[in-house]
Amino acid sequence: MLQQRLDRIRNITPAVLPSLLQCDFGDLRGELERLTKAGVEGLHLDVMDGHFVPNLSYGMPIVAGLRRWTDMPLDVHLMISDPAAYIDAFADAGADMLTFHIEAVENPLAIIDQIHRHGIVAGVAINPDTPMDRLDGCVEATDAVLVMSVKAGFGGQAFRPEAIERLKSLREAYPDLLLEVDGGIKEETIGDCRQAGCDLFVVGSAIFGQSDYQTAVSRLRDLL
Ligand SMILES: O=C(CO)[C@H](O)[C@H](O)COP(=O)(O)O
Repeated sequence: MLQQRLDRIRNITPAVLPSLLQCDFGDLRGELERLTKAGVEGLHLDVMDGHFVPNLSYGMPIVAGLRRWTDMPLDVHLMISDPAAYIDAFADAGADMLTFHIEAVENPLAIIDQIHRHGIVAGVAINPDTPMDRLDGCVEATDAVLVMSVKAGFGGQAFRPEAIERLKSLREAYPDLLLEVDGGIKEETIGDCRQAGCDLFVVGSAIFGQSDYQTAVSRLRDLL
């Protein structure tokens, strides 16, 4: 199952993943239909607990609800203080990829193992101010690294250009690692991230701030 999910995600790369943080939660089905029509091939779901980050978003019921209406890969970004306590529940809800923050855990290898036991793709996220050596010893065990190009917590922040060097150095050291970037990704920044070797591009405002998702998504994809 893990290999199938990993292959499926690899097969859609390079991919624009809309971040469901700034969407219309009063019309989630409509948003899903509009994104599907726009040619989106995967969704990024931002889970925030009001503790690891000073913002609250949503949890398992939204993941499970989306799972009922789409078979697109669901990439769940856990911006929460205690990922180990919720991984089993997000697996049951239908996540295909579960990404936790390196800053939130003491034993990343145990969390990666917990995710893999569910046959789910594992990702490790790192905030811009966290030294890269915090990832030492776990990159070999994980399937993906999510390089945050803003401090996790809110949409609509400015892209932090140091993310480019982080992507490049990870790509050079780990040619097969899935690389994802999140924060401030738009027409002006997506091309540089692709050139740095990134595979998955999380996009909030540059899709949900636009009236026509199809045009927004295809302009971003043209730059990949
Ligand atoms: O994880 C996130 C914030 O923590 C969001 O995915 C991200 O900020 C996307 O929004 P935008 O593209 O507007 O920056």
